[in-house]
Amino acid sequence: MRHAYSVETVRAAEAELMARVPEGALMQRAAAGLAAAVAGLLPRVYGARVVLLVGSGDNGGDALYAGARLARRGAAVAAVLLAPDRAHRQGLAAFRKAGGQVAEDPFAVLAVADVVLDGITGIGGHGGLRPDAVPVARAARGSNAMVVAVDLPSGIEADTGEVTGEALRADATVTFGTYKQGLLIDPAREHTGAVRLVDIGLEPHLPSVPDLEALQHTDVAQLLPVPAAESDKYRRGVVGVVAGSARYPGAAVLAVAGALRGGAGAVRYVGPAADAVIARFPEALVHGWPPSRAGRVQAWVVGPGLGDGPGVQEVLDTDVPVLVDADGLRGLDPDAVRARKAPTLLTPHAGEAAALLGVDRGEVEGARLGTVRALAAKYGATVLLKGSTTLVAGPDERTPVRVNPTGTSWLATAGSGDVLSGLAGSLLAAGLAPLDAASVAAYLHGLAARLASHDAPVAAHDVATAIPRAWRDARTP
Ligand SMILES: NC(=O)C1=CN([C@@H]2O[C@H](COP(=O)(O)OP(=O)(O)OC[C@H]3O[C@@H](n4cnc5c(N)ncnc54)[C@H](OP(=O)(O)O)[C@@H]3O)[C@@H](O)[C@H]2O)[C@@H](O)CC1
Ligand SMILES: [K+]
Repeated sequence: MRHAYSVETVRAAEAELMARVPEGALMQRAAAGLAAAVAGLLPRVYGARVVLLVGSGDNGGDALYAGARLARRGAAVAAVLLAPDRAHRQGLAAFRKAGGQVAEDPFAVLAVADVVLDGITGIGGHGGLRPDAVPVARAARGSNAMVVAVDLPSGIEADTGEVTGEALRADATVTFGTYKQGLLIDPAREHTGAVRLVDIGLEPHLPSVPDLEALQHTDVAQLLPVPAAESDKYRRGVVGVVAGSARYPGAAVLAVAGALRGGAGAVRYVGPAADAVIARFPEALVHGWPPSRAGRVQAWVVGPGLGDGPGVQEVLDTDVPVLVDADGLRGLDPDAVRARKAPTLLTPHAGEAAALLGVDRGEVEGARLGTVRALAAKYGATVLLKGSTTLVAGPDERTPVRVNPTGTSWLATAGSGDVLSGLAGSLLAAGLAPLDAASVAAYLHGLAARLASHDAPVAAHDVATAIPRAWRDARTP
């Protein structure tokens, strides 16, 4: 599991650790890790042209000490001081002593730089880059240099992943001690490039329960349902799908396609697209209306392509886990969901989430973490908010939110959400808890899209077909 923490938690852990080590030791650890990472990105350090963007806080101090280390190894290092009177004093002295130069003309040094270290702001920054930093940041981005963010790209909100103003786009980020939440959540995550974590000894001082977590292959492998020798289809779980309409029969086919590959022992389909479903998937069990007469079902999926058709209330009235997606979410009554005894999982995209909360879509896209938490609280349900960094929150606010690390923009394609809801419903039927079912489904779905796409367009049914490959891939150590 990859863990991320809020700034408040990071600061508390740092304070604890700082009280135990000599003054300045942490910054030295950070700077040493940063300099080593930058050296690893350069063909050679000797003669490389390095530019530091130095703000007024300790983030600039990290950059200056790392710059001093690179200068001692023969790099030509220039520092652009954005607040010359407030630059980290000891860091600047060490930098000068090592042969570093303070740049008179930022644009001249940036034009010929090989690498730029962004030390404008770290976890102490708020509200996007300030006006004086904007032209410098743009010049860095517009040069041929590789941009390496120190701790995090300046201008992003470390806690939420929001980008409220201008922020630097880095090619790589070297972060210290632990991941900050914003590094894993869009839109900020789009600014980080590859993120490398430098150990500064913070780990033992962080709480064991993180604020945000991301599944990794080994976590998924442990959560995937594996049939036992004596399993039959009922023990493996039966998932019911209520989806599709005369207008959108394809949504039903795609939801069933996802469900068939999610680990449940059987898939029942109830709705107007039975002919289309059975034509494509003879292994699906199709039933007439209503869902309550379909036989044994351990979890229901309702909503994809449903249009105005019935089904939502019928499955909410059951006492098994229910996943509500797409059209099923329209006007969904919080009280009806809160009244359920069995778990409910909602899987909105940004537009649906905005409608459920009565806010603008832009507000959801800019503040994804707050949105998923607010929806989970409003409905007393587990909520999977789709997007390039899909988030999953449980109804208990003490449970860490999960962020999916396998997303790809190729997944923004018609029908891909239908596959995801079938897959997640199938995992629910197989017995996974809603948070696990949702986050494992998002993980496999993203991985399947990557495997199927190879950086080329991919259709939703290709994603469904690649789920078994993703499943095997996750289980391969
Ligand atoms: N603590 C530790 O143990 C360790 C910490 N470490 C490092 O310290 C970093 C945190 O340092 P920090 O707390 O000094 O804050 P930091 O991120 O440099 O920025 C705050 C400064 O920027 C300013 N400012 C604010 N917003 C701004 C904006 N939009 N645009 C421009 N300026 C803005 C604000 O000044 P203001 O003008 O608001 O008074 C303030 O002076 C952390 O990310 C890590 O890199 C590592 O060495 C490991 C050990
Ligand atoms: K930074």
